[in-house]
Amino acid sequence: MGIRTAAIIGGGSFGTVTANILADNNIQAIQWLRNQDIADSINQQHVNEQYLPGIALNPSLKATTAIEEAVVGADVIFVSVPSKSVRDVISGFAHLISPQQALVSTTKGIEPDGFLLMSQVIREVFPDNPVGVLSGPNLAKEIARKELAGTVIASENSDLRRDIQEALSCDYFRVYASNDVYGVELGGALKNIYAIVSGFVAALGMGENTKSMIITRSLAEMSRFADAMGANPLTFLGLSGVGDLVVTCMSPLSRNFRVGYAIGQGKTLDQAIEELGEVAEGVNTLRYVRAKAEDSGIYMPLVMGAYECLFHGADPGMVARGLMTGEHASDVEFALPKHEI
Ligand SMILES: NC(=O)c1ccc[n+]([C@@H]2O[C@H](COP(=O)([O-])OP(=O)(O)OC[C@H]3O[C@@H](n4cnc5c(N)ncnc54)[C@H](O)[C@@H]3O)[C@@H](O)[C@H]2O)c1
Ligand SMILES: O=P(O)(O)OC[C@H](O)CO
Repeated sequence: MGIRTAAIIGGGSFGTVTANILADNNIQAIQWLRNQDIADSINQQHVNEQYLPGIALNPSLKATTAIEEAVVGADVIFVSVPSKSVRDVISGFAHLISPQQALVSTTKGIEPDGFLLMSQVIREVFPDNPVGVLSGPNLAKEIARKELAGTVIASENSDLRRDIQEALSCDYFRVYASNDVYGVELGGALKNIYAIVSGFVAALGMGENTKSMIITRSLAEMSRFADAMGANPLTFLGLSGVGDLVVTCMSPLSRNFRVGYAIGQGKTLDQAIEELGEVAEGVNTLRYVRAKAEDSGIYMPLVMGAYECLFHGADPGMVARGLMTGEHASDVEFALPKHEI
């Protein structure tokens, strides 16, 4: 049937960029946000100066602070608020939604109670609706400049996968599909932790070999965690895994990288978060993954080291150095038969 109308929940950088692509693709897109001044400036000046300064938005994109104006009758609702607000925000409009309306999360985080990913939270609130996840190497500020990027739509619903591919694909944005919702979403949440570690390494002026080792061992650690959680670590070889890990670990545009960089420079976590002024999901994700790894006995030296630096003031240099003395692990352990490693 295709998507003709879309609501985008959240007025931040990724919500705005998603809404703008939809508007560019002639979909009637309405963005819901809380701040009336930002809504007015999207409607009148066609800019979101707080989150995407200097970017001209499509004039057909509308913004509203009235949730019913956005969600009632929308073919698809993109959820793009920070993970700690997702359940409250979606529960607030659940009474306005009918079962054929689809919901797609772009939020890369974890709800601590039950260790739920965002599509699982959405599924609890909307048990009868089509649900999907959009995740990939998607720095909003680059996409806003229409630099080429790819992403993944993951859903068990093949109609929704196809509809989202059609709705978001354009000459600067390519949408691949997956039916491994959990694997795609878990990769997007976990990589934020390792972007923080990569920020330490960059701030400390460590070498290119060190950076490469950190990224590759991050993938090994993420895969070990995925395996223990019953997920398929092979999904991490795609854009939502390796792709997003690499961009977030290498780019100063990444907020998680910037938090790590600030801590590597000797700032406190509070200072780093205050300077950022935007969400860095990896901070809370680190808390929850570290607790899960401890409870489940999963070997995650980078997570444990990063946790000590963020929350107990340990030396950020020791996270990379810790790899040199840690328990010996295999290189690509999830792909090898267990008896060989
Ligand atoms: N920015 C990116 O490059 C990017 C790319 C892909 C995915 N994401 C993910 O998208 C999610 C949102 O990120 P973002 O970059 O848009 O964040 P952001 O910090 O730019 O903006 C978050 C927005 O959510 C709003 N918000 C927060 N709590 C709210 C609440 N309770 N009710 C209503 N609005 C609320 C804020 O006011 C703000 O407008 C995150 O999980 C992030 O990991 C971001
Ligand atoms: O700015 P970050 O660190 O939240 O990363 C943004 C996106 O997740 C990159 O794909």
